[in-house]
Amino acid sequence: MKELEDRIRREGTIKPGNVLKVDAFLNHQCDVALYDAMGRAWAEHFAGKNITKILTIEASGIGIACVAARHFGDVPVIFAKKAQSINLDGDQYVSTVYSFTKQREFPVIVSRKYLGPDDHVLLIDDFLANGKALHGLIDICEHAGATVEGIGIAIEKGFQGGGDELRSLGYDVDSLAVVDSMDPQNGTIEFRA
Ligand SMILES: O=P(O)(O)OC[C@H]1O[C@H](OP(=O)(O)OP(=O)(O)O)[C@H](O)[C@@H]1O
Ligand SMILES: O=c1[nH]c(=O)c2nc[nH]c2[nH]1
Repeated sequence: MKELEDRIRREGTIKPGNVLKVDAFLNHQCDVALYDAMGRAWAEHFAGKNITKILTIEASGIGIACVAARHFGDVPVIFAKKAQSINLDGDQYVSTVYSFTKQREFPVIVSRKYLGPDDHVLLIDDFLANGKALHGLIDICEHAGATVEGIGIAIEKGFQGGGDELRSLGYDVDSLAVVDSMDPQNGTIEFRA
């Protein structure tokens, strides 16, 4: 998606440790018009699929998934929680993910009442790097007996391999910008054609 690639080129910065900082528009300050264009792009890609729920993971996926839902008939958006809370009750699906930016493991929790075997799920997230977050969400869907219809990602860092691994497992991964390489020395970013 050219608009997203242009924003990354203009406003993204490269940090040590393979971190692309895009918090000016994607995952701290939020450009809602850009989110809307991203939702439209995923709706075109996944047209014809009967999506009943969108599933994401806190924190950065939430806003993006909610705006995307407007393009999928306002289906409910569930976000997996990364901590137990007195606000979580009843039976839960639980998995574990290693957080890329926080560099530690978190539980991933979804209440059983919001996901079940009749659901056809679109997974949405802001970043795909090593694929840990998505494997946690896929695990939750497997526990629930739900069908993963596809995966919509804003920025995939292709050189970290998580996206291609998921594609090789048969998942339909639609990443709107795939970074093939980024050089922290001179600030250059190459996108997959
Ligand atoms: O493919 P992966 O290697 O799993 O990396 C991608 C994940 O990393 C980030 O989550 P993180 O927990 O780092 O931050 P967040 O709380 O801002 O969502 C991002 O939001 C994705 O969920
Ligand atoms: O802001 C972010 N930049 C990244 O490079 C990244 N990788 C996973 N999650 C990420 N979040």
